[in-house]
Amino acid sequence: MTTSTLTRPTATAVAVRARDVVRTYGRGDAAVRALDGATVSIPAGRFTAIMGPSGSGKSTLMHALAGLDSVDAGQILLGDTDLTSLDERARTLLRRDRIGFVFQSFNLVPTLTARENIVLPLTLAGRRPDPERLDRLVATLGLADRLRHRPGQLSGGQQQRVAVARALITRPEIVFADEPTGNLDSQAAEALLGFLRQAVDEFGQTIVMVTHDPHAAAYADRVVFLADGRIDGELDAPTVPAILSRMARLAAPAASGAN
Ligand SMILES: Nc1ncnc2c1ncn2[C@@H]1O[C@H](COP(=O)(O)OP(=O)(O)OP(=O)(O)O)[C@@H](O)[C@H]1O
Repeated sequence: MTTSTLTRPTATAVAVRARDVVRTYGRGDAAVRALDGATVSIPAGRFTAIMGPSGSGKSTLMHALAGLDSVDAGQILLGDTDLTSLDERARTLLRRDRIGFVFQSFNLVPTLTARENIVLPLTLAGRRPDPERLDRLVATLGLADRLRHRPGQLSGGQQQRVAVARALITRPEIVFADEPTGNLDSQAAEALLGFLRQAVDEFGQTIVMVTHDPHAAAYADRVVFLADGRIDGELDAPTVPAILSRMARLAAPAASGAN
């Protein structure tokens, strides 16, 4: 037994699942079926990447799984909670209490210091940070000497690490990251992906990341591929060559024979 208070969920536990989810944008001739019967299970305590061609529905799926958007049909289950049965206000509370987010554009509050940004989700919920958790996150992310700085005084990589600390501070059931390395140079991107990996391995965090980048996806335990609004396969223990080969097949389905 370790002294850690964090227990790793069993491999079979599911953090969130989508069942036959349909999401259509627009109406009539202009209607786009962004999700067309998407069914997927995201395991708890693992790092899952979502990939697929542009327009395949990755962002729409992530927004649906995170309760950021409603769906037209199907079910989204976060643990035992059916998000599709909740109204907007209940979904907002659920996001605040149970979900963390990291966006490509960092989304930090420019007038607050790094520390204030990190603890903001707790402040908004009227809670105080657990000092041990805060110290550990700040040390792990290399932000100890940047806590009094405002976002404008930080590099892109540092800003995104603040955003990761903010996403993790509440011990959310699941963290959704939408192209988190999209605005970072390759060195800062590698560092950030290393921290996400560490959050899964050391904190038992569940992370779902949408990305276009096979190198980023290779940090995940599993890649889920989307094509035309449906799940088109999964890859465990992904490597860059294996991801590239799957993506090439998704991009040119008519040219590839079966298998
Ligand atoms: N608000 C919207 N109104 C109309 N159509 C939309 C809207 N959002 C997305 N779509 C359409 O739904 C489909 C799926 O979009 P989505 O953004 O989920 O794809 P994606 O895989 O994340 O794409 P990308 O990799 O280019 O970001 C696309 O055809 C897109 O044009």
